[in-house]
Amino acid sequence: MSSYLIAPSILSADFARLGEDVANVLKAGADVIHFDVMDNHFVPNLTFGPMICQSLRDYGITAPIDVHLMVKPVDSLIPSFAKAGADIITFHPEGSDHIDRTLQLIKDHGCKAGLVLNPATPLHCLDFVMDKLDVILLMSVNPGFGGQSFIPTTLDKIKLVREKIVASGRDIRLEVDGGVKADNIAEIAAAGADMFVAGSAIFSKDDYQQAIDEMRAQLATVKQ
Ligand SMILES: O=C(CO)[C@H](O)[C@H](O)COP(=O)(O)O
Ligand SMILES: [Fe+2]
Repeated sequence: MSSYLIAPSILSADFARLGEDVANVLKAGADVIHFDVMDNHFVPNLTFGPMICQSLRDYGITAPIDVHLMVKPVDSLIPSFAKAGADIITFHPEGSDHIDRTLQLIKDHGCKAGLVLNPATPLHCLDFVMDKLDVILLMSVNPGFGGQSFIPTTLDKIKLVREKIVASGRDIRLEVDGGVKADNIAEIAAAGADMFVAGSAIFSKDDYQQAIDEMRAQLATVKQ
C-alpha cells in the first residue's frame, strides 16, 4: 500500500484568516488540504465555492487540494473548481444523474476523480466505474458538519472497499472522512484506509504539529 496521507479539513479552520491557517497546517506536516463544499440542499449546511479555492492558490498554497463536493447537481461546479486549482474532486453518487459521465468530466478537466459514499450508501455503485476512480472516500459521519463522532460500522465498510481495490489491481486511494482522531486513526488504517481527513481533531488544537505528529505516531504502529 502507498504511504499514508493526512488531509486536514478546512471546515474547522479559522475562515477569517484562512490563508494563514492553511499555510500553518501545511507547515505542521499536513499532506493535502481537504475542502468541504456544501450547498444547503444536498446537505443542511452552506460553506464555500471555487472563489475561495482560487484565493488559497493566489495566497501561495501549492499543496494538493482535495475538493469534497456535497452538492446536487454536481456537474456545473466541476470546471470552475478545476480552474480554481483543485487537484482531486470527489462527489456523492446521489448528486449526479450520470456517475460515469461526471467522473469523466472531472478527468477531462485534469483532476483526479473520486466517489464519496455516505455511511448508509451501499458499495454497488462502485462496481462498474472502478477503472475511472482515483479515490474512494468513505464518510464515517453523515455529511454536513464537522466535529461528529466516527460511526464504528465504517470499519467493516473500509475492509470491503479495500478488498475491491485489491481485486481491481488499481492504485486507488481509500480516504475516510468524519470523526478521525489520533485515538482511532490506527484502527481505521488497519482496516485498509490510506488517506485520513481530520478537521476538528487538528484545527481545535493550539499546536497543529503536535496533533499531526500524534496521528503519524499512531499510523507508525500499523502493520502494513
Ligand atoms: O465532509 C465533512 C463533513 O461533511 C468533513 O470533511 C468532516 O466532517 C471533517 O470534520 P471532522 O474531522 O471534525 O469530523
Ligand atoms: Fe469532507
